[in-house]
Amino acid sequence: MAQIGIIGSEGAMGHALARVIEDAGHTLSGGIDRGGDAAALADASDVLVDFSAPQALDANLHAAIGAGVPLVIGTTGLEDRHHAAIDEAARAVAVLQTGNTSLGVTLLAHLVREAAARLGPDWDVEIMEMHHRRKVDAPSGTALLLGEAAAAGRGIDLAAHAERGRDGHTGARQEGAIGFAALRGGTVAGEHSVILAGEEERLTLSHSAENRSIFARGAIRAAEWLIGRAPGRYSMDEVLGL
Ligand SMILES: NC(=O)C1=CN([C@@H]2O[C@H](COP(=O)(O)OP(=O)(O)OC[C@H]3O[C@@H](n4cnc5c(N)ncnc54)[C@H](OP(=O)(O)O)[C@@H]3O)[C@@H](O)[C@H]2O)C=CC1
Ligand SMILES: O=C(O)C1=N[C@H](C(=O)O)C[C@H](O)C1
Repeated sequence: MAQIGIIGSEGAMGHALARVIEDAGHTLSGGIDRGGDAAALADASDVLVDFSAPQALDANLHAAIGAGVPLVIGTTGLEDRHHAAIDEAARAVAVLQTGNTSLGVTLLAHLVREAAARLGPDWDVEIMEMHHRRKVDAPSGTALLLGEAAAAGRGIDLAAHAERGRDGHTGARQEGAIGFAALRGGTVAGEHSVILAGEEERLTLSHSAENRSIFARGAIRAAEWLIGRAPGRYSMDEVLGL
C-alpha cells in the first residue's frame, strides 16, 4: 500500500491514474496541476507520477530530490536538456521516464529493433502515429521511442537520421532515414505503426491503445516497482522484466 502523488491530476491521464490507484488499493496522497506545490506533494508521498507538461519537469525533479522520493515521468515533448536534467536527478533518486508505459509498446520496441537490425538498411523505416485532437506535441513520445529502437537496430543515431514534418518540395527520401508522420483528430487514445518498406514488400508492426487505462496501469506498476530502489534511471523493460 503506497501513498502516490499525481502531477497533472486534473488531466486525462491524471483521472485515469486516480482510478488505478484506488483499484490497486493504494492511497492518493494528493494531486497538483499548473501552479501547484510539487515539494509539498512529494513530502506527502512515497512516489510521484508525472503526466503533465515539460515546463513542470525541473520543479518535479527538484521536489523528488528534496523529499527523497522516486518519480515516474510519463510526460512527453521532452527535449535534450530535459533528458540531461533527468540523468542528473537520477544520481540522487530513482527515476523512470518513458514515452509509453504500456506493456504492448514496451514489447513493440523490442520487435522494431529486431526487425530493423535483421532487415538491414535497404528497408526504409517510417513511423506513423495518430492521437486525439488535444495532443500538443509531435511526433508522439512513443513514435520517438520506436524511432530510437529502429535506430538502435540499425546502429545509427536517430537525431542524425530523423525526417520529421515533410512538406513541399522535400527532395527524395534520404538513404537510411527514419521518417515520422503525425495525425491528429477525434478521441484516438494512441495508434502507432512502424512500417519497414522494402523492394515490393512491406512489414508493418502496430500497436493500438483502446483507452488510457493501459498507460495508467503501466505507470502505477512502475511506481510500485520504483519504491525503495537505489538512485538511478530505470526503464519499463526492467519493470516488466522484458
Ligand atoms: N508515457 C505515457 O504512456 C503517456 C504519456 N502521456 C503524456 O502525458 C502528458 C499529459 O497527457 P494528458 O493527461 O492527456 O494531458 P492533459 O492536457 O489532459 O492534462 C495535463 C495536466 O497537466 C497539468 N499541467 C500543465 N502544466 C503543468 C505544470 N507546469 N505543473 C503541473 N501540472 C501541469 C494540466 O493542468 P492545467 O490545466 O492547470 O494546465 C493538466 O491538468 C502528455 O505529455 C502526454 O503526451 C499521455 C498518455 C500516456
Ligand atoms: O498524449 C497522449 O495521449 C499520449 N501520449 C503518449 C505519447 O506521446 O506517445 C503516449 C500515448 O500514445 C498517448
